[in-house]
Amino acid sequence: MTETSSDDDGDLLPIALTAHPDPEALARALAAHVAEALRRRIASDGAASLAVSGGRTPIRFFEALSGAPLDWDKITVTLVDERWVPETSERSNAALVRRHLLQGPAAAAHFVPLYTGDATPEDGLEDAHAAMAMVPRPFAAVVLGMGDDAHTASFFPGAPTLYAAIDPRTDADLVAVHAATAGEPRITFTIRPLIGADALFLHIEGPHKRMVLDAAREPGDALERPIRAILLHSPRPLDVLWCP
Ligand SMILES: O=C(O)[C@H](O)[C@@H](O)[C@H](O)[C@H](O)COP(=O)(O)O
Repeated sequence: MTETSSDDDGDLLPIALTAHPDPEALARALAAHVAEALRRRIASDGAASLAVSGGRTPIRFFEALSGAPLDWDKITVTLVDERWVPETSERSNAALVRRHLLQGPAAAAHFVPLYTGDATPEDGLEDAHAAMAMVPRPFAAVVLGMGDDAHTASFFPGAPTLYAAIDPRTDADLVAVHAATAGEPRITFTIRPLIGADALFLHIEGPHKRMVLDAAREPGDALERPIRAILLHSPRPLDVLWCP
């Protein structure tokens, strides 16, 4: 059972929210939507790309998607953002994707990581941009997560590069991020390539994240609640998949 709502009343930024009974049903529904977006792009272009987030929430979704009957050898997977750590670190989003998504049928997908092995994300930017030039664009699907501080991707409040990251006029596809709350330096896609995806999803669980999202929909500063930048600039109301 899902409940769907889309409200654009008052000053609240609109979203298209689908509520699911539990994390497992949520993950399955998201996997079905993403698979559909990938199929559509493969049908028109012969290839498709998917950018996913790290963190804890996506694991069930990765496992649901990995078994989907797709032409995985025509699919390129990359990350929305990455912590600047090698894949041997348990903080590595690339390692998470390899462990939970690139398994079974999905093992045939191409994976293009953001981490380059350079000492800093600034040092790695040029090579990371070159690697991303191999990824078909626009993305067929982008799946975002959100933190309790309303960050999404690595758009962290207080990061000196946040303004550039959330400004759709920024030319660069990627920026380096340093923020006290981020744990380690990071690299992130900037907003324009993310909102340019054929299908853009926000995957969140629990009442607290729902409250954080609703607060970001109220008039306010996107530098303080960065998910607001996605809500503001997305060409369609953001597709939010949520469970209590
Ligand atoms: O690498 C990362 O940390 C992310 O891509 C980040 O934006 C994540 O999506 C949120 O922090 C939510 O993380 P959780 O799912 O762990 O709550």
